[in-house]
Amino acid sequence: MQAGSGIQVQGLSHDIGTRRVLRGISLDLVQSHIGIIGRNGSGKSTLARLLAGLIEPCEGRVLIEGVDVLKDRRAAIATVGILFQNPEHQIIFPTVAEEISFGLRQLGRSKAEAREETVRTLTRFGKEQWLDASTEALSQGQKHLLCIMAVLAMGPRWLILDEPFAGLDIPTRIQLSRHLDGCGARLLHISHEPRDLAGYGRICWLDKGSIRADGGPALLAEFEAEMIREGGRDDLADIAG
Ligand SMILES: Nc1ncnc2c1ncn2[C@@H]1O[C@H](COP(=O)(O)OP(=O)(O)OP(=O)(O)O)[C@@H](O)[C@H]1O
Repeated sequence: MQAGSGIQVQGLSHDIGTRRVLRGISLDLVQSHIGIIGRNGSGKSTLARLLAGLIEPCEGRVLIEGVDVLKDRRAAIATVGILFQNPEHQIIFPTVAEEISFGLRQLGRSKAEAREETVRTLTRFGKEQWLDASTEALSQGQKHLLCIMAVLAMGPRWLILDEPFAGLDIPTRIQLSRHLDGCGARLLHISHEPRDLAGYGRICWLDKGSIRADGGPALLAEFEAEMIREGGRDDLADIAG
């Protein structure tokens, strides 16, 4: 692994209002499939946004392939893509072509180049008939696929996945996983669901804003056992933090 490759998280802390939601996170991530697991409210989505450079941390920084994701936005959008849990939060344009072209234009492609790359991307996924389709008319699973295509069209080396399969049925989940596994980007997948991270080589367990454990796939069973123990209690205080 060459210097400056992978994801370096250096002393990351973040407050929302007066509350510290992430504290002192440092990670050196170089595997091709990295899972961040944690229960509701542990800070996963906040971490995903910080990793993608969408919000500024109160302390620390994130480097991806040597790019400071906050300071060098142009390089960051060429290096890392993010997929959110809810495609409605990602899709902003009325047609599929506009949605996919937008990111390419942000990378500096001309209108014609962006259109060509959009067609190429749709063809790669067997969806060339979607070019001028209305984004509103797509089903939930189709909207997820559109978000995946829009992000992958930009050729990122890393993809950050913030629970992208929540609420999807099993066939859709399997189909989308296949697209992601074969996309060529390294995956950092954030989830509360151990089965989403099956086969991932590195697992980091986020608990109340800190890394509680960091290791291999065996951590998933440990996490699940702990979640079942916590579910056996009647106290829901942890849900609200
Ligand atoms: N806009 C906000 N205002 C106030 N508190 C917030 C806000 N966004 C997040 N929080 C709090 O920050 C903490 C971390 O939230 P975050 O969404 O990052 O957790 P999460 O692990 O992704 O949760 P979930 O699995 O439920 O989506 C939670 O306690 C949450 O209540």
